Amino acid sequence: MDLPPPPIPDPARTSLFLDFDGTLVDLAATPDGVTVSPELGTLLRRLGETMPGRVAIVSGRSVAQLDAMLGDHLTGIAIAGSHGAERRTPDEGHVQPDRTAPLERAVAELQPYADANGLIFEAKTLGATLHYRADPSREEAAVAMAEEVAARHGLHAGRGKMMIEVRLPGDKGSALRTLIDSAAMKGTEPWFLGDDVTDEDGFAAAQALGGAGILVDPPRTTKARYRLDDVPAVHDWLTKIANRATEPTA
Ligand SMILES: O=P(O)(O)OC[C@H]1O[C@H](O[C@H]2O[C@H](CO)[C@@H](O)[C@H](O)[C@H]2O)[C@H](O)[C@@H](O)[C@@H]1O
Repeated sequence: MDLPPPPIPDPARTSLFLDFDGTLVDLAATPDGVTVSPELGTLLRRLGETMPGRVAIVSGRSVAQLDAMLGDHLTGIAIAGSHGAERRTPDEGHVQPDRTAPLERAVAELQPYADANGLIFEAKTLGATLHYRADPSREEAAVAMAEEVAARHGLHAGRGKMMIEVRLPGDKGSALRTLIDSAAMKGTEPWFLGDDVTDEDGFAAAQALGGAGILVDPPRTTKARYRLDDVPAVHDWLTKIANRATEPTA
């Protein structure tokens, strides 16, 4: 059964948790291939201004990657990067664990494997990703390799769309539960938007705290309560929230 589209929540009582790839920007063939349109930049700046401290990007990307792609558009917006293993908030600044020796050893094994097997290797602050979007027949072997390396080095292996990552632990539900305690978000309803399996923890956490999860994908089994078709539908919904936030009160 399909899920209904989400209503427009009251921006004064809501915090927004936004996945990046597949939710704010369309998926691309390569990690570096995504496009941040000027319209998305303007929308994020409006949300940061009208809901100060109550908008967060919660992504598998690192904070450094999001900074490189979004730059000044992130003013007033909190970030949970690396699937929640690092965060940057107005309250705390940038909280980030150190890279560990096991992580360095795992990365040193994964990069040559990717190069030798036609995979895109993505180096990240707190992990590394093997991408098989260009050749999905590589999936089974890449997943087996990454899971074995992660287990041997005591790291986390996590799957996403056409990729597997080896990284320090973190999940988007824990990230939401930490961010919602910030001064600006405390007492608000968390709404979490995402397209991938890693977003399911965010949907569950949002709903357990009285908010909602919104799947951005075709209908599938999900913990989310609402669904939007695609990235343009997300931009449209967020624009309506920003408009509501600037409506004169009666
Ligand atoms: O949590 P997210 O913000 O959705 O980040 C999850 C991963 O997104 C990126 O990979 C995905 O997008 C790529 C570009 O569109 C695409 O080529 C790939 O197939 C997708 O899995 C990113 O590269 C990863 O580091 C993120 O963990």
